[in-house]
Amino acid sequence: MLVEVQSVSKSYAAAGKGRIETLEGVDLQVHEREFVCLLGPSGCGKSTLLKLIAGIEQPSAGSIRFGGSPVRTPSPARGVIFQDYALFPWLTVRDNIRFGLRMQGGSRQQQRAMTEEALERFDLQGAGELYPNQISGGMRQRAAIARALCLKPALLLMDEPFAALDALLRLRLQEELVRIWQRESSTFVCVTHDVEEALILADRIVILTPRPGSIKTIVPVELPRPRDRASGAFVQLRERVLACLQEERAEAWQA
Ligand SMILES: Nc1ncnc2c1ncn2[C@@H]1O[C@H](COP(=O)(O)OP(=O)(O)OP(=O)(O)O)[C@@H](O)[C@H]1O
Repeated sequence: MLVEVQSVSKSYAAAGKGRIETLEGVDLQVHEREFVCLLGPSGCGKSTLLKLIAGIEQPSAGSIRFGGSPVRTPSPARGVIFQDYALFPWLTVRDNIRFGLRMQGGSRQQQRAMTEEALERFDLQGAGELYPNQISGGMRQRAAIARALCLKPALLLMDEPFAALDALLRLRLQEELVRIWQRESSTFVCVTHDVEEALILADRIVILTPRPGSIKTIVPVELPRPRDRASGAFVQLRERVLACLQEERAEAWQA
């Protein structure tokens, strides 16, 4: 087991309102080489759960283990990509990738070779000397993924990585992300609020309830990859996941 989230709750202090319960009693296990998507209504605590697994935040109750050890701080073994690309705007694409490698140590020659390899592997050869604002959104996101993955993290955590992209590019990058995950034999956990995106990407979709978020259900997606959005099985599963989310919304409105 790579990640074990046990009875995790998280609350935040809210000005004048005591505390906001964000997550309550979350139990989740992520297996090595799995692709898991966290899906749920806005504000249910998806990003919070991701930050807890990353070690950026600490749970108010419960525990999180990674590779058997408690998670207390961020670690290069757990890469994180947020939706705003996580690239330094003042560095070129090549220097952005090299920055992470420099933090990790190793000889200059090694760093240079790994940077060039990452540029090639992620189809960014022509973009090495360009700054993030000089390349397209899709390339920026590929560069962010390249930067995170060249550190060889055992786990890659992504928070709505394609939210800022147009619909067509989003579809292309979803498929590319699946190929990257297959090629890198890594473990990916991705937050999304897009049901189709979760169905294209995930081995399992973890559906959270509205705040305070807890796990409503986990839907295994046992469809062959690359997935066909028009297939009967895909459409059926999409209906099932949507129905589950709508049920949640109806309950939240009645409450
Ligand atoms: N650092 C913080 N301090 C106070 N409250 C916070 C903090 N981080 C998150 N929250 C609150 O916790 C709740 C859950 O936030 P979170 O961003 O985890 O949800 P989410 O499911 O990712 O939402 P979305 O889909 O809209 O991005 C929200 O009500 C948010 O205001």
